[in-house]
Amino acid sequence: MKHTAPVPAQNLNDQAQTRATPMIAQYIEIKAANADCLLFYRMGDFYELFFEDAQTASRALGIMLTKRGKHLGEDIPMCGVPVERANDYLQKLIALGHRVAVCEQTEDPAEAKKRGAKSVVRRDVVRLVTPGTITEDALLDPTRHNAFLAIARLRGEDGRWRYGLASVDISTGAFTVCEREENALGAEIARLEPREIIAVDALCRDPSLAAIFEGAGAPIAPIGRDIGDGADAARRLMAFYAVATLEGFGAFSDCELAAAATAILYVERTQKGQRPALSRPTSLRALTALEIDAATRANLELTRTLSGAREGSLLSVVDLTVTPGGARLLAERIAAPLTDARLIAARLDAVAFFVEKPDLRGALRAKLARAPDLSRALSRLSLERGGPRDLASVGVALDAARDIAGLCVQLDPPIDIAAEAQTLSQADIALAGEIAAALKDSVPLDRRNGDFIREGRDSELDEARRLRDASRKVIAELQGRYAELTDTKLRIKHNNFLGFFLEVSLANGEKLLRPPFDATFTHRQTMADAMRFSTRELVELEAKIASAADRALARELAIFDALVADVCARAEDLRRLAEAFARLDLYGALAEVAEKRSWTRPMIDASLDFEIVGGRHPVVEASLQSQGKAFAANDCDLCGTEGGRIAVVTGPNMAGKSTYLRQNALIALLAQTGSYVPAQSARIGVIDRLFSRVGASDDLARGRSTFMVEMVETAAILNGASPRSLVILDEIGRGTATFDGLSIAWATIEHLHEVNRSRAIFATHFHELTQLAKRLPRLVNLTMKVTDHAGDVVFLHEVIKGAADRSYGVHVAQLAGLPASVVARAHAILAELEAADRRAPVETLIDDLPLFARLAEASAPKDSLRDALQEIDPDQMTPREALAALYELKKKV
Ligand SMILES: Nc1ncnc2c1ncn2[C@@H]1O[C@H](COP(=O)(O)OP(=O)(O)OP(=O)(O)O)[C@@H](O)[C@H]1O
Repeated sequence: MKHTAPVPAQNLNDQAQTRATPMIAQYIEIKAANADCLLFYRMGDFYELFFEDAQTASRALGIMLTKRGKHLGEDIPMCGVPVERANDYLQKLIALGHRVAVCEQTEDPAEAKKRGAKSVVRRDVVRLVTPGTITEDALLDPTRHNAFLAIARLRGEDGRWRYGLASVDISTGAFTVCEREENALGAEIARLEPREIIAVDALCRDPSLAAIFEGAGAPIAPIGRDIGDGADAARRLMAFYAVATLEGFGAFSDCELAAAATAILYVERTQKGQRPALSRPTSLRALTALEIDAATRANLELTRTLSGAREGSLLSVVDLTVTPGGARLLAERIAAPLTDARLIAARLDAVAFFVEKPDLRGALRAKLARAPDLSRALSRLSLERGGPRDLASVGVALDAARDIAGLCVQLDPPIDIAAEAQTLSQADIALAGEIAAALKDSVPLDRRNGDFIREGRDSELDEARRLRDASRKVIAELQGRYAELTDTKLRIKHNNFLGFFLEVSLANGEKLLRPPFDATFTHRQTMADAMRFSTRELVELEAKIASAADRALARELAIFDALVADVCARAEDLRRLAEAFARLDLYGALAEVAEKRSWTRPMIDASLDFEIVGGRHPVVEASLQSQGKAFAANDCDLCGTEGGRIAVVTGPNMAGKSTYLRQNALIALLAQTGSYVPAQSARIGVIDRLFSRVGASDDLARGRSTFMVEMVETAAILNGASPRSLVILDEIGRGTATFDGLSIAWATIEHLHEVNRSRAIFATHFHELTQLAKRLPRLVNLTMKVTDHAGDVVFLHEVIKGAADRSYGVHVAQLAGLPASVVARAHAILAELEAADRRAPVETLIDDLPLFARLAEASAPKDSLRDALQEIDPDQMTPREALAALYELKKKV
């Protein structure tokens, strides 16, 4: 959790008015109101930071710390960043988890002067820049959503806490809400990957949630007060959307409403009166997603590898999208695969359409690749942060929409694609025309300096520009005239301080100071090697140019604002276009992957089957392919009656067990995302939860050892998996003593088989576990094929039925370069241990141990006290006997 250290503002505040300079007093007051942010205080062309903020920022940004004046007898530390480059610095600070309050001058310094020589220019915070609320392209990753998450908590009727989660991406306008119980909170936060979490103080500080918040890896921003009751929350939403009722928004639970209102509060607080074009909140209840807990999500490296990189994740292999919106949608869908077979089939139909029509797909992708990031441009425009390029983007997108709609309807598309085409065909071409007629072909990013409106669009603008340019020409002519007149070398230059001026050498300057030239030329400045003069003509021209330029800029901005208002009035329609682009891009990209990597369409049904033929690991295969190596495809059949099968995979180290486990989980996940899968064929009964326990890593930050992490994750699986779940377990129990580990692994398999009945794959080095197949009917033993030719071991990566006879661990150790003496010694010890094992094999255990079910009954706690009480018949006892019985009972306790 990162909080910006506050300036000692509170204690300074009282004395501020009397002792501080007026400017520092103003600073302290504004800082006190934004204590949890670094304050960027605008002074001319710089944002300055003072006191502790200056120290923090100079360290974080590597910029020089200086000082400015004194406060209470101490130097005031200061550092500054130029306004022009503020975005670069903001990016760094945001990435470090800081929040920044941007404080601008809200009046002209000349106005302030009118109030008195010592009065300070009015300033106000116009925006809080925080990790979860940024909108600038320079600060954003185009392929990732950038959402903040507001969490609210209410007690349900059953007395249990319910959590409302509202995820808002201001940069695209996406707004979703959902409700979860505490045990699903971590998984949901992991799915949403927020850049910032917002909640009331009490929730942020709740120790029972500390681990969840820490696991989220996003800074937490506490908001001081509660959002109020349901009516308050509803009122806040209605006010934001300017509606009189929420009826049209769909049904929300109280929790969802509270979370949504908290999110709106945060938007208002950070955007300071600017209203982003947020879509209406949608509840995710209707769309049930495959549950994947945070550990599984991380272990399977869905959107990021365990080390945090995108490269090497499932997403990096699947993502062939050509638009940022498509890339964001793909990441979102991979993070939340569906559980409704019909919806999955509809998505697959759309992908199939583009698989079957490669020409259309190519044409579509070429057009999409040129379409701009409409949602982000739109959001900046709605926040008055947009520039001419954002406006141009809207025009280009509108044109592209019609084109793409035309492409799609040609060839009898499936329902989903037809719907997208219908949306796109309604693009407002008139608006596109207006934008194209107004903007130059090439426009600047920023509107500040003008020069983006086409000539001929506005006569007043053209006139002002003509005047400005004509005066500039006159100045160029003046230079020649003055040079001739004085017979000296001179140049006309411009700066903000003097405006236009003449510059001559010192010697020539002396000449101009004397008659007759001093009547025309007024001395302004003497430099080390030059003198500067102005003339009446220059001053007049300066004023003319400035006023013409001002007028031109004002006209340009007025035209821009009018167009932006038109765009914002159509924000809803434009957002729908952006979403249609993203979905079409997604389907096209998934079709591209399917063809490029020879993936097939999976069959998803309501059964509890799981049958993969020729499955491959998408990421390992891609990496082997790039090295010119082939991936060995493998089948996986977990279909069973009265529960799923458990495949126990044994085999040497490095033979491909982990790869096999993960590939089957990833195939299931891709299938339910609505993607083709890396297999010859795949038939999967919809999976409701995906559990995994793969790869062990310490979680020292949370005070858990490797083994503890492993056990916590295993406990979650055994307590939560159902026959609809898919469970992937890799080497349970390896982090402890052999017998403890074996016993835990053994009991875990029995529990999965008897109680959870899930489809499961279990990789292990405990070969003893293969004996369980004798007793558990739905357990199959699989092993990795190895050829051992004259001591030369070759891993074929092929999964076959059966059990491995040995681990080849010592062999792998040798490959890894352990000293020969250690390898030889290990061989000798291994031979001894194997001989001992043959004398007392674990197989005998299988016959001696009672069955799991009977064991469960037998292990119910005995209650001798209850038995003794049962035997007592008070009606038949004398008082003395009763007293004796009481003593007896007490003794038993
Ligand atoms: N089906 C396959 N086809 C080709 N190469 C494979 C295949 N499966 C795995 N490999 C290669 O073998 C390497 C080791 O695989 P993996 O990590 O799955 O082995 P493992 O049996 O789990 O090993 P350990 O028991 O040591 O954890 C992989 O990095 C990959 O390069």
